[in-house]
Amino acid sequence: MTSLVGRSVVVRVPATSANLGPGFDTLGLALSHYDELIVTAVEGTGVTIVVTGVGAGIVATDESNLVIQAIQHCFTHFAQHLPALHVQANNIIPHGGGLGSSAAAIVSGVMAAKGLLAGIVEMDAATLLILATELEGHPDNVAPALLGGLTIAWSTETGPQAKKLIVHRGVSPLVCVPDSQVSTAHARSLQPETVPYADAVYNISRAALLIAALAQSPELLLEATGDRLHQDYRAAAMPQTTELIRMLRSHGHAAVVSGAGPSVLVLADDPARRLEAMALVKEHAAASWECLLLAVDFKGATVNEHQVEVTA
Ligand SMILES: Nc1ncnc2c1ncn2[C@@H]1O[C@H](COP(=O)(O)OP(=O)(O)OP(=O)(O)O)[C@@H](O)[C@H]1O
Ligand SMILES: N[C@@H](CCO)C(=O)O
Repeated sequence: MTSLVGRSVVVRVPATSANLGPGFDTLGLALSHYDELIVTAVEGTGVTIVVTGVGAGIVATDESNLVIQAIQHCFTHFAQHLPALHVQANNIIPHGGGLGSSAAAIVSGVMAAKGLLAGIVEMDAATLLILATELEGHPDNVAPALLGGLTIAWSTETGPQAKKLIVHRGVSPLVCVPDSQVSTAHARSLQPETVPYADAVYNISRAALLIAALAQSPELLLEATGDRLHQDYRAAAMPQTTELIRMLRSHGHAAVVSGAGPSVLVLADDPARRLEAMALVKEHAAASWECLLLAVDFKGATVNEHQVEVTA
């Protein structure tokens, strides 16, 4: 068996915003805001994890860490022995904020496994999506985190699939992050078992229109981001988010809950309109919001060999 000791990889994974209004559990967008991870196979046993930035002192630093679980999941899938690991995680994606932090952690682990096992096991794009979705539960964040751009994800009997699309260059995302969290598990518990037929039809029409708006007609974004399948059911868990979206939409801005919230995503149709939206947030919103002017990430997650520094 090939020893992995000494192999070291650096992984970069974008934040993602899922749902985009009508595309519940289906649409996702990769954003230029990245967690970075260095994973090194070392002598000995177990894992050591150093976290800086978001989650430092909070997330687990043993085998129960989500990144480690994802690496272990891949090694188990390919019947490979997991070596002792040293992990350095530098995080900026907020946790429980609706920007795909759990998907980023899982994709970080899956990409690290791909890099560590290079030349031993080849992990293609379809396999990466399957392994990551098995841990995340739904593919709408892991697909754009892996592929970049705008993704349409769907599930089949053989597993998740995704189609990547290029976004019109006028589309200018603004993300407003509050100083609060909503766990995805809690948000999902607020969803009803069934929805009215008319609401399903409403979302189908808006989701279809949203693909056209994001790819070629950004002027349709306000109309195309309407939703009746999830945001209202979850509103009580994030009243400030609901209020900010109502205010921005009343001024003509395509604002939606980012993922399971509580962050707000504004899909402006050009950079000037995005600044108008940010000014409204600063001037009128009751709560304090961190405003992130982001680009669409077109590359998705990357993994590269990490050159370990040798000291004399
Ligand atoms: N980099 C990380 N390292 C370890 N654990 C993480 C990391 N990022 C997220 N997590 C775990 O995932 C949890 C957040 O996941 P959750 O699905 O609730 O929200 P989210 O992914 O930030 O938002 P959304 O799914 O709505 O986009 C954190 O509380 C933490 O337990
Ligand atoms: N589609 C998911 C995204 C958050 O993980 C949800 O809204 O629950």
